[in-house]
Amino acid sequence: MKSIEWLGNALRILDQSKLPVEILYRDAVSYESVAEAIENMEVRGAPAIGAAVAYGFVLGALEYQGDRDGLPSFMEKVQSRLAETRPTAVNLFWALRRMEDRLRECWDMDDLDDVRRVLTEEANRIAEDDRRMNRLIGEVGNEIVPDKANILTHCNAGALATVEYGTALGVIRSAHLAGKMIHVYADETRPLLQGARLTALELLEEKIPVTLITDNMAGYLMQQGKIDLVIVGADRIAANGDTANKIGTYSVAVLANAHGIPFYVAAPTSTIDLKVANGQEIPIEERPANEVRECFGVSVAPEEVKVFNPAFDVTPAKYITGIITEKGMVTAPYSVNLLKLMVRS
Ligand SMILES: CSC[C@H]1O[C@H](OP(=O)(O)O)[C@H](O)[C@@H]1O
Repeated sequence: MKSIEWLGNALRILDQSKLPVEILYRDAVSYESVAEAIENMEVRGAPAIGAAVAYGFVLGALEYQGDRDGLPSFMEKVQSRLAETRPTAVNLFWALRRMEDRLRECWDMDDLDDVRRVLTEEANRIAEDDRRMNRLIGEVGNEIVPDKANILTHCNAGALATVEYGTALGVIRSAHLAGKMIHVYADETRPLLQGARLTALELLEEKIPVTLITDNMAGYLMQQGKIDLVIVGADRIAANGDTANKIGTYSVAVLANAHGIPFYVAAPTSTIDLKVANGQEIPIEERPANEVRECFGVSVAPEEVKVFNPAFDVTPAKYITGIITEKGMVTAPYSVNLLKLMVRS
């Protein structure tokens, strides 16, 4: 299953908010439609969001009907709309910056179609870079996965969260393909159940042994000695290694640390944000209350109850054993080693 697919003049989106009950694709032909798909989490996952906004930017340029001089101000409107969709995943802003840089380099191009071609090529490169990075993350991460390992993962950092293959699930795929007899415990990941709905689906589809658990079972499994390592994805990694990821990741990290279990983050370098010194500076998205009060439209709480619904939390670097990237694995001291990694070609 692909999260998104570029059709040349539209972005085909697999509506993940309907999975696994319904496999529903829709073809977005406007930047507004892509923006809404991100806000509604039809497309979600940091790298997938990055690629989606890149193609949303291209759709904006395709929609533009004015003369060449008016394009820059129109594209500023497109950029602002896409940038306001979700605040935490840095890949969104990393991709937008690449598209804006490309647009600026087209300043001397008179033909709008030439500009559109250049922007499309850049969006395709962003998507291809993600495919390449995820495979490399899988290779690097496979080195730390023992044969017969029981791996806990949280949320969905799989093919559905990226353009292809996944990050945390990319490591799991690579270990499985290397013939290791691994087994995965997938946290269901309340409130939107990305683990139950998406991770379980991906792993079952590839016959990777998986057991679904509720989030509050992770500690018990660790206490019973059933977890050998934890691998999760990331939405933004600060310069000191503090990592924002799906809500509940911090709790898993603290529990893993308490039980002496290695805790790994798998992410492309497009998720590392050296401009953010530490986790306190990472914006945490708060989402609608009904995502907690309801489950697939069924009320699970009184409609008048007050709700707090942060979509992410931050795991301090001290709980992270290693950060697995396409350029290699980074360990503490992260402030030094992340900087070295980012300047490495
Ligand atoms: C490979 S990054 C996946 C990352 O994104 C998820 O968040 P969301 O489903 O809200 O987009 C979650 O934090 C995953 O770890």
